[in-house]
Amino acid sequence: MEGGVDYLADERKKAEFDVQQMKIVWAGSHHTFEISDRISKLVANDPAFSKDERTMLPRKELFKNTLRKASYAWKRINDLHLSEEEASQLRFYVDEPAFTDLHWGMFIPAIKGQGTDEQQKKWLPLAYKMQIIGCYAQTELGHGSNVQGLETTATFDPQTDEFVIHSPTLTSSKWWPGGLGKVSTHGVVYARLITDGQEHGIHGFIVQLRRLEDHRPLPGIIIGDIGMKFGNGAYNTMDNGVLRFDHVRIPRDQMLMRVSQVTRDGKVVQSDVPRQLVYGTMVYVRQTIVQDASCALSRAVCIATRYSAVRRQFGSHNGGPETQVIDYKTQQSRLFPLLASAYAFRFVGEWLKWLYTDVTQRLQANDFSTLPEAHACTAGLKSLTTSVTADGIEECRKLCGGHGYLCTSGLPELFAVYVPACTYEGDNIVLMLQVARILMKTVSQLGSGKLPVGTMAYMGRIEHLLQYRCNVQKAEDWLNPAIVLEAFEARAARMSVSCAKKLSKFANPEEGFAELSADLVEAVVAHCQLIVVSKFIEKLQQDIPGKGVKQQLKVLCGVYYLFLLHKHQGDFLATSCVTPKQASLANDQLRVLYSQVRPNAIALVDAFNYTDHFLGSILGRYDGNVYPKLYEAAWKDPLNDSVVPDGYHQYIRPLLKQQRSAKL
Ligand SMILES: CC/C=C\C/C=C\C/C=C\C/C=C\C/C=C\C/C=C\C=C\C(=O)SCCNC(=O)CCNC(=O)[C@H](O)C(C)(C)COP(=O)(O)OP(=O)(O)OC[C@H]1O[C@@H](n2cnc3c(N)ncnc32)[C@H](O)[C@@H]1OP(=O)(O)O
Ligand SMILES: Cc1cc2nc3c(=O)[nH]c(=O)nc-3n(C[C@H](O)[C@H](O)[C@H](O)COP(=O)(O)OP(=O)(O)OC[C@H]3O[C@@H](n4cnc5c(N)ncnc54)[C@H](O)[C@@H]3O)c2cc1C
Repeated sequence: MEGGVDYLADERKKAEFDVQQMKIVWAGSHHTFEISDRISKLVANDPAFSKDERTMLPRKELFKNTLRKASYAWKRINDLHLSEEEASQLRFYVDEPAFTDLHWGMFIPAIKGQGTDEQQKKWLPLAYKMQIIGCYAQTELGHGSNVQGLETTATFDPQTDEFVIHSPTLTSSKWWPGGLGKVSTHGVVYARLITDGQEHGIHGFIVQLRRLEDHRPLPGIIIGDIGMKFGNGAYNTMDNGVLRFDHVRIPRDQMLMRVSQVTRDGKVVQSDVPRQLVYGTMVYVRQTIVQDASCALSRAVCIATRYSAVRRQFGSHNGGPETQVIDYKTQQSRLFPLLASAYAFRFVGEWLKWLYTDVTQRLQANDFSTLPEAHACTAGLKSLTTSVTADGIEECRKLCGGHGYLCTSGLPELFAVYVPACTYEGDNIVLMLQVARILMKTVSQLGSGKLPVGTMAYMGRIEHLLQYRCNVQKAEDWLNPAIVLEAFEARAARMSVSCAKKLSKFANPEEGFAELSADLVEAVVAHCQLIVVSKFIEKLQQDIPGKGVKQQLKVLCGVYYLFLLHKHQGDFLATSCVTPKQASLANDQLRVLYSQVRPNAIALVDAFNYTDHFLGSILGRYDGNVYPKLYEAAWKDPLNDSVVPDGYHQYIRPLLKQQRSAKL
């Protein structure tokens, strides 16, 4: 803090809860708090990880700088003997998308999830030591969402006991894989398996792409970067790549063979593992993306909240200070639901991590029963949380007025880095439609004796939910979690049943599904919001120590669900889950909750425990010393290196001269 002055000190004094305890709730445990606190400071205090000028660097310099940081991070990880958890925290706080994200986040998980024990034994030690660097090469120029439509082929040659990997068309070029463009030595490449002239669906293959000696592409491989992406700096630190194969040969044992095996004589043997496990890496990453959503959203909210307390506009009385913009009800009604959503996504992410760990343990014991639930939850929640977060970051930019548009606010880069999360790992609409299929299947099986399980279990009470009438009579009734849960369950169930009824009128169900897809997506949103609300409420049933901490979380939970109720009141009214009077009472209660958040707002964002380095925002500085730092930063812009700009003599002077002579 400059000169030790904390411009937000008065705000911090207003807090009605134990911030230190809230930091632990946010981190998930004492253990994770300790690690994230220590590692974030380690990164922040190391000048080698400085983020200055990232948005101004030309692509080549930017990329080289990322390579430098990634290699230095790896050195620190080894020198300090960091655990896997600490190393992943270090990469997170370095906060620069890099090839290492795909190496650790997709290449290694793909081998772990789809490789046999033998394959894991061979490849994982090399990958763990970064003696090879890998990417996840699935998407092609012509096909991304439709994985079954991929065109790359892997044809078994029984003569040589090899697969021949080939890109038969331009559209079969691999296109997008991160880390592929300039760095990866290997990739898990997804291709159509062909043996003896027969097609056997999409499978993953470990393919070496570059020579380990000099990094040149192996024969038959064309490889490069796909070009600049949205925003300055941002995701351009990543070498998303293009890759073509011209009959590239790999040994048979480089097909990932946990799901199916190809024998020496070219027979395809299915193991008892479901074929959907080929999609397992995506399930894993979607789960991590839900956790990341709370990080990205909380970061934007932290910046907007601190700045809203610093910024003053209008309302000065007798020459006194103007009103802090955070005190405007409109500002609160835009900001506080995002603050509440950040907490909500944190808790649903925590739960999803648990679900995924549980599914993984079951898969290891050959119990595949919970795989559809894992697919539905990761697909639906990935879509919901990334869409809200991307929109939320943009809303935070607007909440910061003009200064939010400056790169030094940190918000433009955060938005540019974050927004592809709505597309990668499955386009959000495509994933919602996957959940819609599962919802419709669940509804169609009601009454068959097969009880819905997991997050669909509420559908088992369909008779009750179809008859449900909300009995809220006064605004405070909306603070009762049981009432809220039933209202959200009834809305989701009724929207699904309504879609199912409409679907049943179509002779061809696929035609019906396509025709009703927009309605189906709305039903899925209602279902996913119910999951988030219910996991927030479950969190509050736990023992949460610390003065006032649980109370603050109750307030945030109320803000989260009442805001949703208000925003989607059309759904609640159309399905007769609430009356117009009850919807209006919900909004009254929401306003009361906003005023309870207000004194705690700064402390609630302090609880994220973000360093100024990680936030990368002058508007979000911990000390609130915004104006002098904005002023200082402006002078660092290269345009201000000279008082008279380059180009003056060439372009400005002749222009001015011409104007003068025209006047004369
Ligand atoms: C300044 C800096 C600032 C800030 C930084 C801040 C934040 C950063 C934030 C976040 C970063 C975090 C992470 C980054 C991570 C990654 C980004 C980088 C990489 C991205 C990589 C990729 O995108 S990889 C490619 C991903 N591709 C996809 O997701 C494709 C989507 N398509 C599909 O999944 C499938 O094709 C489909 C599911 C849509 C359809 O498949 P199909 O086979 O046709 O299936 P169906 O016939 O419909 O269904 C068959 C049955 O299978 C079931 N199913 C489908 N999928 C799955 C599955 N995954 N698991 C289990 N089961 C599945 C389906 O339900 C059907 O079941 P039935 O019972 O009905 O038969
Ligand atoms: C930053 C970034 C990083 C990436 N990293 C990787 C990587 O490391 N490895 C990798 O393999 N891939 C990667 N990808 C690719 C990514 O996974 C795909 O772009 C993504 O799966 C979406 O597929 P698509 O591009 O084919 O979109 P499309 O499917 O072409 O989507 C275009 C539009 O069509 C709509 N649409 C498509 N199908 C349907 C349907 N059935 N019903 C209704 N609407 C539909 C979509 O909603 C969307 O509006 C990355 C992408 C990005 C942007």
